[in-house]
Amino acid sequence: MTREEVEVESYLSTETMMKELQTLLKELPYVYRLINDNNPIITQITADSREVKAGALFCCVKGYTVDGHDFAKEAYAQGAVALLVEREVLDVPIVQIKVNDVFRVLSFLANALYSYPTNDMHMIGITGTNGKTSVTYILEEIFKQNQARTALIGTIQMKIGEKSYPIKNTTPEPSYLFNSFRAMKEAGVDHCMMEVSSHALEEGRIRGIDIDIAVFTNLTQDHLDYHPTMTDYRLAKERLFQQLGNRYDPQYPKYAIINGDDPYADYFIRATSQPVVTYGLTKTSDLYASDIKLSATKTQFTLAGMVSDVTITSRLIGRFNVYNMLAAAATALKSGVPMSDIKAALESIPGVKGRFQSVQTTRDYSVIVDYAHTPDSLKNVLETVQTFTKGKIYCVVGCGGDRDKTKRPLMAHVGETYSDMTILTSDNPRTEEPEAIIKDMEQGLETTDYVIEVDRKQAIHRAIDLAGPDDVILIAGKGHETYQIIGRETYPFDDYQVAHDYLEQRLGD
Ligand SMILES: CC(=O)N[C@H]1[C@@H](OP(=O)(O)OP(=O)(O)OC[C@H]2O[C@@H](n3ccc(=O)[nH]c3=O)[C@H](O)[C@@H]2O)O[C@H](CO)[C@@H](O)[C@@H]1O[C@H](C)C(=O)N[C@@H](C)C(=O)N[C@H](CCC(=O)O)C(=O)O
Ligand SMILES: Nc1ncnc2c1ncn2[C@@H]1O[C@H](COP(=O)(O)OP(=O)(O)OP(=O)(O)O)[C@@H](O)[C@H]1O
Ligand SMILES: N[C@H](CCC[C@H](N)C(=O)O)C(=O)O
Ligand SMILES: [Mg+2]
Repeated sequence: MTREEVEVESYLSTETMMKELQTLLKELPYVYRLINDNNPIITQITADSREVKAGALFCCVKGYTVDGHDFAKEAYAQGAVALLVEREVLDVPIVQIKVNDVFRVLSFLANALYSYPTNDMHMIGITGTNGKTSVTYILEEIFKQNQARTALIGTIQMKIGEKSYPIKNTTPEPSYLFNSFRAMKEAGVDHCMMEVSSHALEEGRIRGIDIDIAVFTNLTQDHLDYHPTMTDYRLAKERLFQQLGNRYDPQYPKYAIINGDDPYADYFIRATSQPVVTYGLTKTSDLYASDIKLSATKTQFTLAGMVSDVTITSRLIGRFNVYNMLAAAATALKSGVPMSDIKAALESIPGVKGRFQSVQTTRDYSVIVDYAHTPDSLKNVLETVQTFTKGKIYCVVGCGGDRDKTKRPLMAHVGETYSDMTILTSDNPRTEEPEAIIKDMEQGLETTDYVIEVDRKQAIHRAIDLAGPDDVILIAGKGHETYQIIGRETYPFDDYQVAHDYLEQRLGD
């Protein structure tokens, strides 16, 4: 089952929340009108009729594809005792709370039902085009080193302590989110790191979360299928920094941690009223890295600025990972973690699944699986590969269907510019024709010296066949994913496994 198709079977918290509707409404700072006035006990808040249990307040959300109001009857049949609506639903004889914006009120009520679970947790929200998942994992390692009880939410999974739960979106919708925060509190979690996608910010999925530290990694092109322009994309991301609020609390200050080297840094600095800490590769940033030494197996640099100089040797590869480590280190420092714990964690973290992950092989060339699925991340990763490759670089790359079309030629162009041979293939074509996606990619190519292999497995095999001593193969775009979506079907597929199995088979030859 895929991340996109995953059924999050039941909500994580099993504690029965019980609040009278009137109690919840008393806290609601929005204008509403009651239809079929009544005061049932609410035990669940959900916007998905398929999740409804007895005692639910079902929130009717107008989505991009369907209108939740059309599922109100189904929710009632399953035991919903109240509805949150934007228009009256006829023939459903339960109390209906009519408001102007269901989504906004839904996150407020979910927060109230679960007794504001994030107010006394250290909440870190990370946004940016690339690096969010990586930074959450680095932070998890640091806080664990500091004996904290951690949870993380993001692209790969929801993790509470050592337990892993499947996740549908990088940043889930509010009823699931607040229930999960409740589950975290039940598990004694005190530090939660969450990726905050621009979609989530645009759709208000994180409203009501008491974010303590907001982190900005970088902003480059992606998701222009969803956000009309780069400005809209940036403005969505800026909302995380506005959510830090205006009140300065000297005892528990909130912070914005910002990549000072990013061309958009000033926008994010101006978006917040809270103290800002910048990080980067020059002395102009509050925390900076110098003396960077990159290799295929380790990265070394000196952390300086707001701390006394300390040398870090990490297994996270590439200059972009220096940025990720800086973001995590600045966040941890402002969370009160001593430098000794930060150093220990940066030096012990083995890597993040599907991010610059080396396929274990005894061959004299190497295969790297990486989640680069934007022009900038592909460029960064290929530049990193260039720094240590003695032979040729083979880049296996495709682009996702039903996603930003304008990044396709750019990614192909990056492939041809920074590698010796680009093998264009399929990523998750979804409902688009795989060949048509590849045609879009070809528009960005200047030479004719490339290979097309629509079948991703064959493309990986082809790259391995072509590679010789000292060469490096980069398989980009799908990283940790264990599936491929073709049409509306999902098939098992794992870049790492495909490469590994073929290498094993060849070794056996
Ligand atoms: C474009 C987008 O953001 N879509 C999200 C949106 O879907 P939608 O508006 O189409 O929802 P819909 O299907 O019309 O349903 C409307 C309402 O009816 C309800 N419903 C629907 C069917 C039913 O039988 N019963 C029922 O009650 C739904 O639960 C929903 O509340 O609301 C859904 C429920 O919250 C999300 O799962 C869905 O994410 C889809 C799966 C998606 O692909 N989103 C991607 C683009 C996304 O959000 N990606 C970012 C990461 C991007 C990145 O940085 O890489 C992410 O945070 O994951
Ligand atoms: N700081 C960075 N700057 C540029 N590229 C990066 C950075 N960190 C990671 N990358 C590249 O981006 C890819 C995705 O990294 P990661 O999963 O951490 O990002 P993300 O922001 O969580 O992505 P998504 O939006 O898909 O959730 C990596 O595989 C790597 O190629
Ligand atoms: N969160 C991103 C992931 C893209 C990963 C890539 N493999 C693809 O399917 O396009 C998205 O949904 O746009
Ligand atoms: Mg991510």
